[in-house]
Amino acid sequence: MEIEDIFAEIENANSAYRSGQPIMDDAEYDQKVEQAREIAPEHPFLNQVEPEPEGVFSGEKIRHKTPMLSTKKAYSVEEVQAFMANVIAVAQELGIPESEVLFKATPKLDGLSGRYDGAGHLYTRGNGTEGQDISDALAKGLVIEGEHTAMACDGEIVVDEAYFREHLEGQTFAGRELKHPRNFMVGFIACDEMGEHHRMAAEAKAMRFVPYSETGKFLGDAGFFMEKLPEVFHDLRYHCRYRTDGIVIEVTDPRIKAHMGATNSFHRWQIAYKQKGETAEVVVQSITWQVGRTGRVTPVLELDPVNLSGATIRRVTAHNAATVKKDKLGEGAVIRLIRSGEVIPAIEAVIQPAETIHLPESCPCCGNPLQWDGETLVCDAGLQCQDQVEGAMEHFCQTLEIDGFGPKVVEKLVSEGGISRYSEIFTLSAHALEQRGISSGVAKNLEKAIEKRKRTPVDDWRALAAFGFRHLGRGDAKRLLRHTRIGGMNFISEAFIAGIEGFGGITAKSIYESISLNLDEINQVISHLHIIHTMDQGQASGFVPLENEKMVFTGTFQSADRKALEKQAEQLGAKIQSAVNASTTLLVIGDKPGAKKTKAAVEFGTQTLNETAYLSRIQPDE
Ligand SMILES: NC(=O)c1ccc[n+]([C@@H]2O[C@H](COP(=O)([O-])OP(=O)(O)OC[C@H]3O[C@@H](n4cnc5c(N)ncnc54)[C@H](O)[C@@H]3O)[C@@H](O)[C@H]2O)c1
Ligand SMILES: [Zn+2]
Repeated sequence: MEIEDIFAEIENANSAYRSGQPIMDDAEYDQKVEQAREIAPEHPFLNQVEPEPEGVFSGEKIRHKTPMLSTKKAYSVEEVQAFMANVIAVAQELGIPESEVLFKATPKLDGLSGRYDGAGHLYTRGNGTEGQDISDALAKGLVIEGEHTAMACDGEIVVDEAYFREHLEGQTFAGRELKHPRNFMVGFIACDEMGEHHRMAAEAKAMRFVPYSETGKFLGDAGFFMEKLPEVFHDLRYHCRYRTDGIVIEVTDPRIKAHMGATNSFHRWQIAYKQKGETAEVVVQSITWQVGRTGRVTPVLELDPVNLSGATIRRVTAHNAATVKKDKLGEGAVIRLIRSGEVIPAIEAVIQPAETIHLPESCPCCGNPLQWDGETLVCDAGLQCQDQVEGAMEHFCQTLEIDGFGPKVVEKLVSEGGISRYSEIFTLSAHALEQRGISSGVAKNLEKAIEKRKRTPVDDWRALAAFGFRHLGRGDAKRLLRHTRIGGMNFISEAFIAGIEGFGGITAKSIYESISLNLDEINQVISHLHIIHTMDQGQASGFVPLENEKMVFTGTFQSADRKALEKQAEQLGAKIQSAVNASTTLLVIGDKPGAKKTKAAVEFGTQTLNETAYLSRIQPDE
């Protein structure tokens, strides 16, 4: 991989993470960052506060009076010791004796950083220098913890862990299983209209802004911490009401702090201490082979249950059949598991191999003989293999953000309901769903989710990636759709794809074959969707119909939610305002418009358009 590709991957993961939709786990992310740091320590991404991406929060941008920084990380006691030694050296330069140098340790809350101004305003960290106004979260029910609501302070926006465990963990929102409270919190802060689950959490006072001064703490000198670090670590983290990913240690003396200062990304007087992971040795009971949506057959080791950093682990993936063969995994093998924080456990080492190993010869789902593809066994029965159909359907709904189509629902629809094509999903009414064995309450919600998908604009690359073709994930779908419209798939050739930077000959062939085989289905699916075309956006096509417009939308609209229309307008070059003022250039008027806005438009002589006129204005001439 080229260095820029590595950073593109990291930046992409960072944006996803800060939008509340992470695409990799933290340990994997941290590992990639540390690897990148070895190759290119001077890279700008590594020397800044990891930014929140544009478009997640809608509040106004503000410049922070003092920067809000990230933390430098230490993964071992030695690194903490080196940090303290450095602080003490600075103290001595300043004439402060070592015995007077105190450190404070607090739990490192794993949420969203925020800054409160002591007067009702709350801001995000943003890129460290500029944040966004999220004060409306307080009106939504975000509680400020502690007595000091009249004081300016930095803190973390978090969800009460007990509430999260009981009411939210593992539920599906926006097509994704909710695994981390942070993702729920980002949704809560970012939404314009609260969902039922947001409202309930707010009512239970589970959504909180916790000033760092309000958490538990330990105070002591370097000697104390060097002796007690493991206990301090354990105590702060396990007695905290919120999820944590380490502890933060800082020197308390303001003179030392001022002298040490900060880099672009962290304060030199502070360090975060994290642990890499807890390990345990465990015996393998058996192997289950699971068939995924692409036909890959993955071995999952069933284990004697073991407790690892607070969770009971019963299974772990062994990646592929070649690993099973090479590492001799099977009944009776002893392996060492590792799990850091809340991350999925992984095999760290094989302590004792199994006496015999067994690889399946036929598909555990459909019985088709298995083939080797590199290190993996695959079932090539495609849509004849039920597990593959179910996996593909789930992936389709998840990628298109159609809520509620989890494994259980999909299994019913495929095995009992006879659904085998993606496009059939869009034709399902609540009644039709009930006839296929779905309970009436669930069916109603599914119908709503389907209708919402049809009504709300969706990026073309999301629609294409939903098909789950090999070599055509989200990034590559986007790359392809910069050069063609999704409705024009009938006309592309293998050579056309190969001519696009980033696709080689083999990839082009594979993509071309998948697309030609599924042309009908692709066209069927997009006929149900309201597509936003990548080609129409910004520089790619040069078509920026709303460049320099300062726009306001008012009322309700037929073609899509107001929010979606605003987002689309932004992508087409407009700046969206919340009220009409002298600078506004365009007001789009839907049903039941706001009287204040229309009146202001008359006053300022602002141009107005109704929905139809507006839609034709943004249509590219073809
Ligand atoms: N999974 C992913 O794809 C992905 C992507 C990006 C980042 N991440 C995670 O985020 C980390 C980096 O993010 P970051 O820079 O926002 O955070 P960080 O882990 O470097 O920590 C800095 C932040 O900790 C917070 N904090 C919590 N408790 C604190 C306390 N008691 N005192 C002071 N500050 C406290 C502050 O908000 C501060 O901004 C990575 O190490 C990674 O684990 C994951
Ligand atoms: Zn099969």
